[in-house]
Amino acid sequence: KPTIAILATGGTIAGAGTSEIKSSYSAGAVTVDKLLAAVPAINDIATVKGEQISSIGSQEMNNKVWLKLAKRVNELLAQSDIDGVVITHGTDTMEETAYFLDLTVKSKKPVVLVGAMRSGTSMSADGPMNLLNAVNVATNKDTTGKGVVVVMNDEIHSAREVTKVNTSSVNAFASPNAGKIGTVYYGDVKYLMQPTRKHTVNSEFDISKLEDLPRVDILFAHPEDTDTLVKAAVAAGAKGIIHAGMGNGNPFPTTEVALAEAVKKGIVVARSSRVPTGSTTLEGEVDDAKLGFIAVDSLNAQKARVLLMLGLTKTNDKKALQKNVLRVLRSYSISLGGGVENFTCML
Ligand SMILES: NC(=O)C[C@H](N)C(=O)O
Repeated sequence: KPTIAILATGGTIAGAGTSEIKSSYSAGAVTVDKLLAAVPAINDIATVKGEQISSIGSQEMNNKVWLKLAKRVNELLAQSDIDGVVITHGTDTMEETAYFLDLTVKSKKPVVLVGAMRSGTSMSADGPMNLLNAVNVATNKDTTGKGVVVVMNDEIHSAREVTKVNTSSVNAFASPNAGKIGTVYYGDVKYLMQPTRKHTVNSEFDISKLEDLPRVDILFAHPEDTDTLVKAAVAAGAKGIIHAGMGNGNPFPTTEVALAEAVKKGIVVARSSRVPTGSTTLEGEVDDAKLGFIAVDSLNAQKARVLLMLGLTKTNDKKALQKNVLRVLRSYSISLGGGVENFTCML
């Protein structure tokens, strides 16, 4: 039997409430041992070793837990007696943690994130089946080399593409630009597609010595937007700003001026979109070359933030920051293949 490390971080999958027919509960209330004890069928397919990393709702996710988790996953996967890792996680920020690990884990072994939309004390709780499915995905040889994956509601999604698309339904995850990469039905794993973007062993980010990550803020565009939040981000010491613009990443004119000012101060401004599908491309209606902005391809704003935070760890030289980060991010897209070579953008 393969050996799978189960790292628990909290979330609704570890949540408990007082009524099985009410929506209120506390996230992260149940320990990893109790989570595993609720699904004894797991022991038929794997030897599992549980570890508690944190006990938080994933809306509390932060740099400290991300770094602790990534370092521990790297440590475990370097051991010859560990075949894969399953991470139980809240669903609110699961996509960001999955992408962070996709860019920082240095192993081809399976890394699977799993959560639940109904707490363990709820009627028809989805956590136990999701967990059983996640362990099956982690023990499946076809998961090797696919990068970090998310298992929810009988579906397997790649970390770069997956996003939360529903606030309350058990069918809360989708990969709007690419589709799910596989299915897992009562533990039966079937892959449909292979992720092609850079991930895990091919990613060049090294977090092994990091204690924190650079600050990157997300600003959400709208008609009558002002320069206030851009100025607040600059004053708060943001090293990067992700602008979730209208349409193809368009800022309101006042905001565009403020963002261009921020670039002059050495802050990296990346244009994303508030639109849930499609890519934000360079040189649409915005003169990126003149204003010094970069564009994030098909990453949503929250994932672009993760990538820019990691991109900014590549240099400490404030003056060279913009130039170097642009170079780092450009080198990513150039080596991607798959028709995106000409973008000057992030992967
Ligand atoms: N379904 C969930 O897990 C939601 C919860 N707020 C969390 O992200 O931890």
